[in-house]
This record gives sequence, C-alpha cells and structure tokens, in this order.
Amino acid sequence: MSNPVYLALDLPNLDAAKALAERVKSHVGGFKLGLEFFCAHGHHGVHEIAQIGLPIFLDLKLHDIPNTVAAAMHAIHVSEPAIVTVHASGGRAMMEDAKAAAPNGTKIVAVTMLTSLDERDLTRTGVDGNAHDQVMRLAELAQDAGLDGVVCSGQEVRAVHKRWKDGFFVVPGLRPAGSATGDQKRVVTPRQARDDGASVLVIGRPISRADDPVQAARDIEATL
Ligand SMILES: O=c1ccn([C@@H]2O[C@H](COP(=O)(O)O)[C@@H](O)[C@H]2O)c(=O)[nH]1
Repeated sequence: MSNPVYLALDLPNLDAAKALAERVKSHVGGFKLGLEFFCAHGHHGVHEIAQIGLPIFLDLKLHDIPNTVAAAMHAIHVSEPAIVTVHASGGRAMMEDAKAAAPNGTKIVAVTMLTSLDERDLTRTGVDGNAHDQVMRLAELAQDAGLDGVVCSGQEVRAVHKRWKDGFFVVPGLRPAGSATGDQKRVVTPRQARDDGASVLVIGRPISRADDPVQAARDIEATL
C-alpha cells in the first residue's frame, strides 16, 4: 500500500519548503500546497515541488460563484495536481462546475467543516446541529454534485465512509499521541484516521516543526 501521508508544506520560504520536501520524500506519499504556499510562490513554486516526484495536492479551498471557481480551476490545469479542494458550502452548482472544469485525473474534494472548528464555532456561524450532522449534510451535497470525495476530520470519516463507499476522503487535523494540537479542534491520531477509512492523511506541523522532521515522518509512518 502506498504511503497515505501528504506533508503540508506550510512554509513562507520556497527554498526551505524544497529542502524539507527533499529530506522527507522517502517517508511521505505526497505534498500538500495550501494558501500560504500558493499565494507566495504560485505556479512556479508548485512546479518546483512537483519536480521532487511525488503527487501534489493543491489545497486552495476554492469558494466563489460557479463561473469564478470554474475559471480558477481552468487556470490550474498547468500544474496537473492530483487533488484540489473547493468548499462544499459554495453549493451544488459551484461544485458541479468545478468538477467539470478540472483537469482529467485530478480529484476534486470538498471541505465540509474545517478541523479548526468545533460545535460552538458552528453555532456562531448560524448553523444548528452538531459537527457530525454538518459534515454528513455537506458530504451528501458533494456526492450529489459528482465530486470525488470530501475533507473532514478523523472524528467523522468513519461515518462518511459508511455512506459513501467509493468516496475519497482527505483527513487533516491529525496529531500523533501527545503532540500539541495548536489551532486544531477536531483531532485524531494518523492511525485512527487510517483505520476509519481516510484515503489521505494531511500532516503539517507535527513533521515540519519537529526538531527532526525525518524522524517525525518515520515515526508516523511506523504507526500506520
Ligand atoms: O479542515 C481542514 C482543511 C485543511 N486543513 C489544512 O491541513 C493542514 C494541517 O496542518 P497541521 O500543521 O497538521 O495542523 C494545513 O495546511 C491546513 O490548511 C486543515 O487543517 N483542516
């Protein structure tokens, strides 16, 4: 089985990101490039990391009117990413148009409820109900829109997987036992997420901010 860990390269410096990616490449399955990276380094930065030879996950979390999201999706064809994110709360038409505009072979997955949010946050955004219900509702919408899968926390992935057998599930908010959670609120261990049906395990700071990132990546790999 290939390594399901995608390292989040949330670093402002391209040379530092490239150096980290080179160091850990034998112990992860791909690289996740998000807003911080893309805003700073654009397609050039994506190309530089892609040169290392592992799949690229562009975590842009697109969220706008359908026409704008489809145009943005066309603009990223040049990078041929393996995975791209949109926000499920952008609605069904937005997700349908995003999928239609995506490169062939790129998986489009929808963010349901950010792992940095808990139920109090949900209430404050005007949404009634718990995290489980919110994730299930948006996962169903994403499935109806023809997407490949969703982003959810490890606390919901088992339930989503049960309802969407052939879905593709991206799980961030992962922390090895005993490590700092930081701003993440709905957290599980990488092993728990994998056992519950995650397709991709997104891990950033537990590796990138470790004293020894290679050892941290190896330690996580050994638990899977
Ligand atoms: O719900 C979400 C969606 C995306 N992310 C992204 O994953 C990584 C997690 O980084 P850590 O350092 O392991 O916390 C980060 O790039 C987020 O933008 C998420 O955390 N939650």
